[in-house]
Amino acid sequence: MNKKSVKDVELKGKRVFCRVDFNVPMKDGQVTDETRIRAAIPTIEYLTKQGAKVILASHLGRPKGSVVEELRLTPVAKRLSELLGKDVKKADEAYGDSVKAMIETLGEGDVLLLENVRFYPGEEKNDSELAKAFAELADVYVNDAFGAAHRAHASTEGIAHHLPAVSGLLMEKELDVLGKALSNPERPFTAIIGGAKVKDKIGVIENLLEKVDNLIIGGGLAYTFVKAKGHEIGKSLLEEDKIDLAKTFMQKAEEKGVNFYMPVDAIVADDFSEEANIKTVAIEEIPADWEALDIGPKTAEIYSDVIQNSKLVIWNGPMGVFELKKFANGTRAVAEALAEANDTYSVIGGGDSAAAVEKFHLADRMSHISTGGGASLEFMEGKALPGVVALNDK
Ligand SMILES: Nc1ncnc2c1ncn2[C@@H]1O[C@H](COP(=O)(O)OP(=O)(O)O)[C@@H](O)[C@H]1O
Ligand SMILES: O=C(OP(=O)(O)O)[C@H](O)COP(=O)(O)O
Ligand SMILES: [Mg+2]
Repeated sequence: MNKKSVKDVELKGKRVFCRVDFNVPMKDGQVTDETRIRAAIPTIEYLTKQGAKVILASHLGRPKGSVVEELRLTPVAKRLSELLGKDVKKADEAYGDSVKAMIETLGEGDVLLLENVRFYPGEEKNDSELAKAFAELADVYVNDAFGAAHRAHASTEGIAHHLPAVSGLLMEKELDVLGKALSNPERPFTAIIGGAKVKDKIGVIENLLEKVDNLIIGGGLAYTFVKAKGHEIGKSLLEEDKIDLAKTFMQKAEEKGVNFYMPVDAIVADDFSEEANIKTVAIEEIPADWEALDIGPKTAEIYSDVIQNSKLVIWNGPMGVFELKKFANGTRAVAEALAEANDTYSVIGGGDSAAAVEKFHLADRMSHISTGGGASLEFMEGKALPGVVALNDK
């Protein structure tokens, strides 16, 4: 990588603003998957061992610029403290005088976690005043938040223009591993895209069609395509204004000779809950008042076959609402197919996809688990990641 890293700067006694991606799955105030916290530890420990005063910043969820009590980072600070085996201080804000006062008390090797940076409207707008307010807290900026590197926000991009700005060890490793897998991809090369961030992720398909041999669509993303085919999708997830785009992509896949797979059956539910009534239906037969919350067994079998016959698979986004037992089978089947495909290089990306693979105890059977979902997709498309571009060149 042509960007400076933590290894290229003097850190002793320095206040270091380190952006991490602690956007972890939570339930009832508890962290339910700590993959992203563990992934940031090498950088945090490197900084503390060098004698830096470590100021960590992250977003959690999408509070849209105001304080949402359930999205405070307090439970994350607690878990991080246990994993690091040392006290982690927690601020209730992300900048300003109260935070500066806390930073004054930090000794070399101490760690402070700031409050959710998305509690401030300036964060996602990449507001330069907020970026300066973050920069005032520190002497050096480190970006280790690969999972948020596709966002040009105040704490991922703006701040880098006001301080010496370098990458963390996770950021460096992610770019290196993904770069190697994609530079000369082994074929057949398959991308699997699912999950719930339809608006964010549907756009990547255009560029992916130039690169992959097989494109598999699942999860909440699938139903905009099912709708584009002219079928009823009931209450399933839909991005109304992306239907035409979905049609274009299906046409383009055909022109390019890319095999395009979408669900042939689905598990539908009359409620988004574990208590829901469910049934398996053909994809053309989703009942009007029901919601498709997982791919069906026939789809899972087809997808597993494609995986078995691929040499490189990049997977981002669960096939269904795997957090609920009734809707976990599709995601589990895909994860198992990847685990069993010994000749296949498998890259799983995304906070929730990584959590799913961890939940099924299959994480160590994957070639690489990336902390970035949207970020790894944009990287794979060949897009520059703003959080990386803003760092200092070597
Ligand atoms: N059919 C579906 N309907 C609604 N939500 C879904 C569906 N399939 C998957 N999901 C949800 O998608 C979420 C993850 O989406 P996303 O954040 O895009 O993935 P990742 O974090 O892996 O990048 C999960 O919480 C899961 O419950
Ligand atoms: O969880 C994340 O992405 P992912 O769901 O694609 O893995 C990142 O933290 C980015 O979050 P955002 O999509 O709300 O900007
Ligand atoms: Mg996610």
